[in-house]
Amino acid sequence: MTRAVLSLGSNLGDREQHLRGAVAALRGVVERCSGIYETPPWGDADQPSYLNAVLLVSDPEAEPRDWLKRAQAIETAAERVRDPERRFGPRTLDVDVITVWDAQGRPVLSDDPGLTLPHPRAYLRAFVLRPWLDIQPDAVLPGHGPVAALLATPEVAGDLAGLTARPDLALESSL
Ligand SMILES: Nc1ncnc2c1ncn2[C@@H]1O[C@H](COP(=O)(O)OP(=O)(O)OP(=O)(O)O)[C@@H](O)[C@H]1O
Ligand SMILES: Nc1nc2c(c(=O)[nH]1)N=C(CO)CN2
Repeated sequence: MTRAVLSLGSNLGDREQHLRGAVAALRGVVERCSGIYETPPWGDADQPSYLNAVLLVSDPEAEPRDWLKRAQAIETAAERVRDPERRFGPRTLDVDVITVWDAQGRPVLSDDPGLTLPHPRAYLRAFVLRPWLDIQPDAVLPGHGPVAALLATPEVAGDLAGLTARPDLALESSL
């Protein structure tokens, strides 16, 4: 039994449909969906803005690595193409595993480059942290502290101001 926080992002093609497709693919294991946010590109400025959201998922059968396998299968289904020249470049769909808890509710920690937990850049990303607060107002990013406090750090607070909630879009109806 594991629970996980997954982040979704899309900035190519039908962005909303890509996020909806991810939620539909995870039907049966999604506990909560955040709102959808319009977010400026992070890490590589020369690309369109993203739609981002976060999901809380749980599965009695899933091992931590199963969440990465599911995430990658969902990206592949969205015909994501990797550009080796642009690490943080545009994409139809990105599904990242932000954190995982074991059956006892303890965070799973890993420094394996194939699956690093928690996600090594999550603490810097307003586009992950802000939607996460929607679904877990007391969220804590293991090793980094409360998500609400991370959003107030200088590195993140500037980016937070650039996020726009998109209440006209919602993911629950994809479940
Ligand atoms: N927590 C994690 N979530 C997703 N991928 C991870 C994680 N930890 C390690 N990885 C590895 O990172 C590799 C690159 O993933 P990906 O192409 O999705 O990166 P990216 O989306 O471009 O960058 P970022 O991970 O910073 O969002 C994957 O092959 C995967 O094995
Ligand atoms: N706003 C935003 N920027 C990004 C995103 C994302 O999902 N949202 N994903 C990236 C992949 O590493 C790089 N930059």
